[in-house]
Amino acid sequence: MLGLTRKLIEIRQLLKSVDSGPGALTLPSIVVVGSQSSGKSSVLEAIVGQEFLPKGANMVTRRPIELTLIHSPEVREDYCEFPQLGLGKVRDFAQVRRTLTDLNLAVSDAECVSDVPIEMRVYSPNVPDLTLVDLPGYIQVVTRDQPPILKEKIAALCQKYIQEPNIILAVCAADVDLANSEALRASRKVDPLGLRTIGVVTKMDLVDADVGAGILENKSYPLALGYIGVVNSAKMARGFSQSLIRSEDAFFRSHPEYANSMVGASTLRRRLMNVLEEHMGRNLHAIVDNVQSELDNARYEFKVHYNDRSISAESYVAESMDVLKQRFKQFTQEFGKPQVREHIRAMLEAKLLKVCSDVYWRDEFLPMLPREAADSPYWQNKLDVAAGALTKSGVGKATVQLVVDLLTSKMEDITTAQNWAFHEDARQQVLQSSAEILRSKFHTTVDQVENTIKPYKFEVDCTELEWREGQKRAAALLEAKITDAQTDLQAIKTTIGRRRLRNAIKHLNKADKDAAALVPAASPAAAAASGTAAAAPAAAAAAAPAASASSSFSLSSIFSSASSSAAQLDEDDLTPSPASSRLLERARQALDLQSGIAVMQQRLAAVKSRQCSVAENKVACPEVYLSVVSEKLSYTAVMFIYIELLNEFFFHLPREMDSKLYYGLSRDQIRQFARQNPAIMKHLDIQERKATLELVMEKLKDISRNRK
Ligand SMILES: Nc1nc2c(ncn2[C@@H]2O[C@H](COP(=O)(O)OP(=O)(O)OP(=O)(O)O)[C@@H](O)[C@H]2O)c(=O)[nH]1
Repeated sequence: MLGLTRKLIEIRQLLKSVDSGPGALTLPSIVVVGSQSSGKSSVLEAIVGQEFLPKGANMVTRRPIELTLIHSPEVREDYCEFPQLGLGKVRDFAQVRRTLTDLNLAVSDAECVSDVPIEMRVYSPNVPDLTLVDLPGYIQVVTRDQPPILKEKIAALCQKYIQEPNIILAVCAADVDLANSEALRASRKVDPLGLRTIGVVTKMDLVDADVGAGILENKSYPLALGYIGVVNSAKMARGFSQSLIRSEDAFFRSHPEYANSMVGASTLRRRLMNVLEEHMGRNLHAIVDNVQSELDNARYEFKVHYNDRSISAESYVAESMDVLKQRFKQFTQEFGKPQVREHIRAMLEAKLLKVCSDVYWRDEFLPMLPREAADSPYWQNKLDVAAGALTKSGVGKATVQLVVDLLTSKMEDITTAQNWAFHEDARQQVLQSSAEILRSKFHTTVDQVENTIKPYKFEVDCTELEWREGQKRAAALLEAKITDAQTDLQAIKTTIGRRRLRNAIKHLNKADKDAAALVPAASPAAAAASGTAAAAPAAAAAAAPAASASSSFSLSSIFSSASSSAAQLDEDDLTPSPASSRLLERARQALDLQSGIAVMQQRLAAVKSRQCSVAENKVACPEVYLSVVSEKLSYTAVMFIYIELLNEFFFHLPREMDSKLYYGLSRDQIRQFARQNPAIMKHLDIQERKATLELVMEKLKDISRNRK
């Protein structure tokens, strides 16, 4: 039979990893119960042969300590492990005591005790194979600084542990009447005959030998497994283990009254081993039955839910990486030069429209442009200003930033694919790698783009074909912008109502006129003084009245969305109020849009005219010229962004992902990764549970075979 405990300890460790709930797969342990200061810790330490249990006045045992002793003849120096903490082998038992103290004191004074056990294993050539549970001591009398509930909580915790199939080690002090022993009282309720209760009487040195021998006779409170007397006084032995045993032996030898009693720590150890072994042997059938039924359940679940399909954490990680890489690859194929150019062109065209609006469309002399452009330094200068605004506006930085932003947001998108939402850490790692690559390439790419577009800052030549393409694009751009403005205008009309809008516009026009009457009209001389008229065309003064319609509008509405027009206006009148000021604001936007549309239609006609079909007339056709410039800029920018940034990014990122997230993960990390996905965790759990139970069953069958 010897060795059964050892084998069952192995099985216990296996079962711990699949435990399905309280008591379902419990193997017998020895639970140590006793009143406070009865000497529980001293008994346990005598069994282990090491001082390691927390001691102190402040009720230091607040959680059960599940102590597994593993007889290890090959071990030179005793050591301890805390499987829940992953501290590795702890050889310093003072450190073990500190760890246990910390773990116990982590339970707050308010909570008093916790039933979450501390797991601990001791490996030593001097320990027997045993599994013991140390519990907080029963409280006889609650002191003033202890909450009243504490007594019941401890009793309830002990009650849970003294149930079948555990063996109860009831520790009583020899100098306290057994009739007052809480431990015996509690154990008697669950084990009236004492078939699984061993009495341990401590402090035998504190009573006369005949009294002590009387207690051990097992008469007053008979237990089938009997009583064992021990002496664990620190006063008797300073050192531990052998010296303690020697002094304890000497004590009992010096009192012939104990000749026929079970006494001493060595006897206790042997007794515990035998009792546990026998008890486990008797319980083997029940254990086998329990494991078999759990195994049947696990097999059934595995069949029903997963059709017996096995998975592994490794394959899950590999699949997840493949999904990511696949999506990334698809993105690289879809994000070619034409697509990048589309984005950059859109950005530059938005800029182009803004430049046109700022430089040309607000100009009161704009209607003169087609006629006067040919030999006017004024319009020539404007074209240079407009082209410069486009080419000298940090195109390098803006375009590279645009592509970086696009890539960043695409990576956000890619990394939320399928199961990746479960793997936030890994996702962040991918995003970080991607950001790092982009950051490392950013400045060189910006410099490259800026360098290559430098010539365009001074001169842009174009072929006939390029001009005609520019003309088409400029017309399309204006048409789209006009449509947008018309949609916005329509939205305002719908929100406010045509009649109210008309009234409000009338009101505005009148207010404008009144305001104009108050301000003395700007004389051509004043305009000349301001410098603008210096280069203005000669016909400007004559054209002024005709141009005034367009000069008064602001194009801000065209470059801001009119979506806010959804704001409902509920006031009909125009007396000052927040509602009326909103109404006037919308009316002003409508006016601006109307004027803007008129100007853009005028320009659209010009762009489409015969005059604008040839590059020589570029001064008269700034929209076309700027479109040609912006196309050249975008073409050049894309070429270098592709070479310097995108190619590098597309090449390096998958490799980074592989090295960090695939080859770089330890077994534990792979397991952790897989278990972040609840569905996979469930699948793995049930699969592992089944495999472990099968292994346990094999081991149990082995034990049964050997016992026959
Ligand atoms: N004289 C004598 N003192 C003992 C003996 N065993 C324990 N003691 C002393 O009794 C006191 C309590 O012993 P512990 O082992 O801490 O008792 P405990 O039951 O673990 O106490 P709590 O953890 O407070 O519940 C300590 O001062 C020990 O030195 C013994 O056999 N003889």
